[in-house]
Amino acid sequence: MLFGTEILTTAQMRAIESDAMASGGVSGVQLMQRAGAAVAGQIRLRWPKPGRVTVLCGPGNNGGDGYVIARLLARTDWQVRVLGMDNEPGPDAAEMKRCWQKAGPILPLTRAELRRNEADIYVDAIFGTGLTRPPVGEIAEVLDYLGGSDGDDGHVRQRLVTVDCPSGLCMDSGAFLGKPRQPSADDLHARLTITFDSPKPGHLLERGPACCGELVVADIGLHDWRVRASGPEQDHRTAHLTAIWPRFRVPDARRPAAAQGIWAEWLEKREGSGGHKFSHGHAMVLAGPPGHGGAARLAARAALRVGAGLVTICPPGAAMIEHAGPPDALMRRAVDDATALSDLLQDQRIGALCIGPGCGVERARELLPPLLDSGRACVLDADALTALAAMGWNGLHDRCVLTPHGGEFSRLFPDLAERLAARPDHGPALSKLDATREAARRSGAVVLLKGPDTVIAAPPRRDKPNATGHAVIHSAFDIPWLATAGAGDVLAGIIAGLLARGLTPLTAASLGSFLHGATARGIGPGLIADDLPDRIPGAFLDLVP
Ligand SMILES: NC(=O)C1=CN([C@@H]2O[C@H](COP(=O)(O)OP(=O)(O)OC[C@H]3O[C@@H](n4cnc5c(N)ncnc54)[C@H](OP(=O)(O)O)[C@@H]3O)[C@@H](O)[C@H]2O)[C@H](O)CC1
Ligand SMILES: [K+]
Repeated sequence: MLFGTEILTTAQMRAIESDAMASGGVSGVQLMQRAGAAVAGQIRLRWPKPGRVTVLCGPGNNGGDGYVIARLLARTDWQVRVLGMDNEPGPDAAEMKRCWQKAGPILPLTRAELRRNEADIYVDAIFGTGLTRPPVGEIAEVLDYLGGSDGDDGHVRQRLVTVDCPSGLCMDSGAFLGKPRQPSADDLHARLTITFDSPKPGHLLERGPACCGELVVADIGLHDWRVRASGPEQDHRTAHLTAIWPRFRVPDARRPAAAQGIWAEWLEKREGSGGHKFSHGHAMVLAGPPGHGGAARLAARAALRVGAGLVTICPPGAAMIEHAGPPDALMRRAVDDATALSDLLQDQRIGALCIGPGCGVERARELLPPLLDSGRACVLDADALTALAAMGWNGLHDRCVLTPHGGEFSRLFPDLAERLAARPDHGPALSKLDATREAARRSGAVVLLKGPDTVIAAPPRRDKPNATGHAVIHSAFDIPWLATAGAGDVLAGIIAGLLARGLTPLTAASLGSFLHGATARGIGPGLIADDLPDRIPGAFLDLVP
């Protein structure tokens, strides 16, 4: 499965870079020149009239990129000031530093020097993938100034271009090293970030999306080595990570494939399964006691809309009356207790279940054992997750999809949640991606941890228990209006519907998350959860290549 854009951890990026250089096909200096040229090109594209630029160069190769940028901008009539460090960087950056010194001086990288002359653009080339610890001393002061904590009302932010990432941001987690995980007024916010080859998890997680500004992914010619690194013999090194994020610019060749991949996967199931409604799957949504039916109905309606052939809502008999209204396509069947559910599940045509939305914790606790025993594909959401936290992992399997929000995740995996909330003091910091993957490994189920940076992780394959499972990040950072009551119930229903259609749990959860977001994008602010299911067909149509 690959839809969306591949993302690489910093370790994978470094490995691919070393492979490329070891092959003799490209040198470190060439890569640095291409990286610097990509950034200079983006600056000239956005600011066609040359002005004043201050380039801040750190101690390593990120700084090396900065010296290339300075040289290229100076050649095109920009007034360039370079602030750098008095150190001897690695050979590639050292060469680029020497090249710059033929064109201009290097002033000390201090806040006093930075403030001395105002610029139209500031280029942050201080730290990139090599950040290992929180910035301190003079560099921390420079970064604080760029972040706007100097009482300058954030004026620098609109003019800040960052190379690879805002310095101080851990590119594997999206957390700022040494700072609390919560947003802070002095976080470094860029207008534009240019990264190389592929996005990294930190661009999509936690503070990354807000602080990177617009993200451009520049091609620096590593494609062949990236592809080779994802071959089967390299499984241990590439952890199969995909991003679904409509906002970043990836090299054009990789974009259409993303949309087509999603559509093709949906259509393949539809066409491959024949014309009968049962061949498009039967999903069941277990509803709760009287007065709590709305959440389950939202889920059921969404399951119908994603193309499940049949959907049955199953409240206890006492609550049946409140499910009498539309949609008429929905079937109703009372399920009073665990025995009734076991009996019903004798029908092998029921392909997937959704339990949790409005179900009630006690009822979920009663119904979970027969549901899990049946081995059916299922979505466990809301009350079912609370029930699960008390029951443990027994019975979970790799056809289960758990869809916790942050609070439910901390009830299920308190130690992971605690580590995730802690201030990171070294890089790479534990990321939401790491935590979700670990949760999938422990539970043996697919885990979808909701948020503006939703992470979906599959457990390791049975034949490779020590390998890392595939994971997907779906960025919904641009649709804050999706955080509304009932939206999670719709998502659970979408995933159940896709599971009933026969999609694998990871694909159903990833595609479900994408469709949910795409539908919300099409509605806009003011959205309520009731709007979502009926707008799903429009989101599907947008996927048609
Ligand atoms: N992706 C690519 O193919 C290319 C990337 N390029 C650019 O290179 C950087 C990564 O360069 P690297 O030299 O590995 O790392 P940095 O420049 O980010 O950091 C430099 C060194 O700084 C030290 N360090 C780490 N944290 C701190 C800190 N808090 N304070 C002071 N110093 C710190 C660390 O060295 P230590 O030995 O001291 O730990 C770093 O090594 C990448 O981001 C791209 O911009 C290439 O130019 C092109 C190809
Ligand atoms: K940087």
